[in-house]
Amino acid sequence: MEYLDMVTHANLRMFPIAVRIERVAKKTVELNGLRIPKGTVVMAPCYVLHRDPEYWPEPEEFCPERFSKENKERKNPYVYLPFGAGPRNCIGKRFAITGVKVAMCRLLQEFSFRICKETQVPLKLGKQPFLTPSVPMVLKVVPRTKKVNQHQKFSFLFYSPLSTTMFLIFLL
Ligand code: HEM
Repeated sequence: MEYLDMVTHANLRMFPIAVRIERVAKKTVELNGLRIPKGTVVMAPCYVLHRDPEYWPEPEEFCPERFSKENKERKNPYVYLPFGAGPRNCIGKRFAITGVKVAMCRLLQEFSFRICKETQVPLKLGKQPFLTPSVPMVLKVVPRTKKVNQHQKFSFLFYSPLSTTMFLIFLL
């Protein structure tokens, strides 16, 4: 479960559903010489922060070890924001992570997932406000045991980690 947790976070680093989060300045402040007037919408670019080589060496590499217990403790919490930060962060964070892990365990017990000729490689991202693939992600699903032989291939018509989480939870 520890490694699955690391994989889930590595995935959310590379593909954060919310590519940015926003806040409204409650009062006028000055930060590093920059005056931010009251009422200004300030945006934190999660996607960009998650791929900043200053914080994530070789940012295009999918590397779960970045989220090992030791490495996680050394990280600046404000450069990894898949669930936002502060008092208005995602209320469903733990529920979502647990749901994804339970769903992955159940699916991987029964099936292997492989790329096939319909799989878009490399993956291209869409332009929607929430991060999505540009086309539905198609994978070949191979049963691990002979007794399960249906749905050899299906399309991931899910367009966001949130809808995927909810779908998988209902599926189980
Ligand atoms: C992988 C799945 C999910 C991701 C990546 C995600 C991500 C986020 C992000 C980035 C925010 C904005 C946080 C901020 O501005 O600091 C948010 C807010 C929120 N999320 Fe999620 N979320 C997920 C699943 C869920 C689930 C399953 C629920 C409910 C059961 C949920 C409920 C909420 C609510 C209510 C807010 C607004 C919180 C507030 O404004 O105080 N989320 N989520």
